[in-house]
Amino acid sequence: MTPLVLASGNAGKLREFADLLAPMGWQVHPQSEFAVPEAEETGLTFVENALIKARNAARHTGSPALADDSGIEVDALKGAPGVFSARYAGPHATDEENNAQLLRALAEVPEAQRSARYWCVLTFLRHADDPTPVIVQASWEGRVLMAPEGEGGFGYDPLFWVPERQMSAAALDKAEKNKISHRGRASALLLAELKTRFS
Ligand SMILES: O=P(O)(O)OP(=O)(O)OP(=O)(O)OC[C@H]1O[C@@H](n2cnc3c(O)ncnc32)[C@H](O)[C@@H]1O
Ligand SMILES: [Mg+2]
Repeated sequence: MTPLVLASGNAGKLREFADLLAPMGWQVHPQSEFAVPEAEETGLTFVENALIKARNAARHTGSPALADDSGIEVDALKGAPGVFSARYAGPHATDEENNAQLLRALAEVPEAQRSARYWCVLTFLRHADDPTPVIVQASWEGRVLMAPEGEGGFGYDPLFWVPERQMSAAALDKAEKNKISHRGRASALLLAELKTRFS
């Protein structure tokens, strides 16, 4: 069976994909197993960065690759941090530092104006020079909390209020998050598209 390389170094994403991609029936391997060097995310859009990451992994392994570029878009910050979500507090920022930075940026913003959404773009390349990649995207609406809540998830989840469940994304159990999240919905679109195109 051809292995599929998952072009991500984010442990939280990799945990979620282990469940989300199970129905695909492929052997999925994180790029760390092949010592793929990290790609420089120079794009100004999630789509560009996801393509850069998938292409980099496919090039280094000779296998099909899947990448996820994602982030949080906050209306009161004119869409920031957006594609810079992982680097909001600096080039090697931790989740905690990024969360603290987001709370500082929104310090004067009242609850009603803290609307935000996660975005997830997934790109699948059969090989590094694939001219027709599969590209899907999905979002997840919510609001930025005033303080962190919940122990699960990763990244901005402790600050992301999920109105449809009345709790933070970090308080959701992982199956529930995968059902309704940006990554969960993008993965469902990806699986459907892969089925249409390649089976
Ligand atoms: O590029 P890779 O290696 O996949 O790992 P990364 O962490 O750098 O990933 P991105 O460049 O796509 O940046 C995504 C940012 O958005 C955050 N993010 C994305 N999806 C999230 C989710 O489901 N929950 C919480 N934060 C999320 C995440 O913590 C990062 O700060
Ligand atoms: Mg990244």
